[in-house]
Amino acid sequence: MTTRHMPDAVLEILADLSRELTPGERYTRLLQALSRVFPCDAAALLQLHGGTLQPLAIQGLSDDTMGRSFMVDDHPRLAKILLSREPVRFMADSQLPDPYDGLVDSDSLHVHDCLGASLYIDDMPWGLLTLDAMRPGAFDEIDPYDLRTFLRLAEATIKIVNLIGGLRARVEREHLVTQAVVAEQVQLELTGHSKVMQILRHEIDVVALTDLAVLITGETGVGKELVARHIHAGSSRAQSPLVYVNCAALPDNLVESELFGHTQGAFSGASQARAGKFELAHGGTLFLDEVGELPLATQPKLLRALQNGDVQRVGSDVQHKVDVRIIAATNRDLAREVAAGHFRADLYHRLSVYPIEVPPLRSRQRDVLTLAGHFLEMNRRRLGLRGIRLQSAARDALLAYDWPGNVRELEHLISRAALRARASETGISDTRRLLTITCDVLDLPDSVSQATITLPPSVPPDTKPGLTLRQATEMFQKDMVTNALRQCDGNQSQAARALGLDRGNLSRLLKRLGL
Ligand SMILES: Nc1ncnc2c1ncn2[C@@H]1O[C@H](COP(=O)(O)OP(=O)(O)OP(=O)(O)O)[C@@H](O)[C@H]1O
Repeated sequence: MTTRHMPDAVLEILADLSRELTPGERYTRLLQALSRVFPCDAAALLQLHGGTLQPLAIQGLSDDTMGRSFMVDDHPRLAKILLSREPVRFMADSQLPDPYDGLVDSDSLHVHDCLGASLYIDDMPWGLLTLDAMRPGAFDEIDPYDLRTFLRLAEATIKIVNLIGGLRARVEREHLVTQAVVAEQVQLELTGHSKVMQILRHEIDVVALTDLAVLITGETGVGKELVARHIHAGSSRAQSPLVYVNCAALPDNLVESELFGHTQGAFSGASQARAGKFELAHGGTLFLDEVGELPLATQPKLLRALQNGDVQRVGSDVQHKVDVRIIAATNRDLAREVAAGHFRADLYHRLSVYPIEVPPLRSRQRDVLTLAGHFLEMNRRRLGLRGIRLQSAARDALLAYDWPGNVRELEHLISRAALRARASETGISDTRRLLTITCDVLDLPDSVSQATITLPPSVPPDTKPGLTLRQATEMFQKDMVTNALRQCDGNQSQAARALGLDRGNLSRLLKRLGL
């Protein structure tokens, strides 16, 4: 009996199976080994998606091959390889057109020997491997046993990639669930006893039990996100992830891939395939915050996903079914946006099956002190204090204020006041401290400063000599934006309104100015 020797390249693939590599690295190393074991001028690994084959790794083919996809119906050679469980060879005189004609990096125009083999994972066709040579009869000497061995190794490599991908997705989903649970424990208290809050709680309870799409509207900082978290927590999906997307913070060119995912090589920078938020939210809830900022171009795709539950990764022809409940929020008047042609009417109706409006703080004055108490208690715990209370004049001041920034403004104001109060009392150990919040530490903006809050900076920018117009303009923009943000406590939605900009435009401007 003769003993066969494994080529080194095959041993390397076996070693790779237990190494930590990205899918792209695994596939490239597989092809490198392939072209060492079976000398060839070009090789490719293609994955089947519906009726299309997409290259995942290439050797000796022009780079743009990665961006192409090959419809099986248009390429009889590829169809023949796919249909056969045995390797298929195409000699120089084959009448079937070669899918790689013109793509092989070689001076010769035509491939003279071609070999292809289908790959099966769990008994299902997964894709294929191809080898091309310029020399006629180049593959005559290939030993069928070596080829079979290699193909089984290729299938094992693909299986490993799938298993790792599945595990990663599970870990990511579990992480999202954990985050959601932690967020619920820390922040899921919807404080307030006013009539409007009671009605809001009732609405949350009613809609949580259904799978209806909910559109939450209300001014900035009123608690829209908190309401969304309550709806999810009260629903049958509570044990699955609540996936958050801020539509205003997504750059226009990435919105689609963030929502729907992308395939490897779908665009420059897409070095690995990635699941979109829809897929991550499968079984759970997708919260589309600031949905009014979604670019018009992306709206039809979102509509299709909502209508059929079908999502398609960027760069792929395959549709995935997802089971996702949608909750959206906006501080815009979406009906008006529809009338102005900025938002699609059909999408608006899909999103607002059950509209919920969160009232501004000024219409639930009764809640101001309850909320202040809630935030004082949070700060007491965070700062490790024995107690913290409001002086009665400070209480009156809180009630008299108009709260343009709503609950978020109140929350930040109390946190700042607690810190100031602590700083003013030195020499007492933290555990014994009983702090009093006075009007002084509260430092509530008075009505005059409220009226001026949206004014642009009074000081003109420093127009240093030697600055170009562009540099001077940028300096001026930086000044205005920084001032607006400072005056709005860092709240971007409010600052955008003060500057007369869309929230999305402000996000982009901040990025451009490097702020
Ligand atoms: N009723 C409430 N009880 C306790 N905390 C609240 C309540 N409403 C809002 N908050 C708190 O106020 C802050 C702002 O709330 P949230 O982010 O939900 O507002 P939003 O309306 O989604 O804001 P934006 O319009 O900027 O997206 C959060 O820290 C939230 O926990």
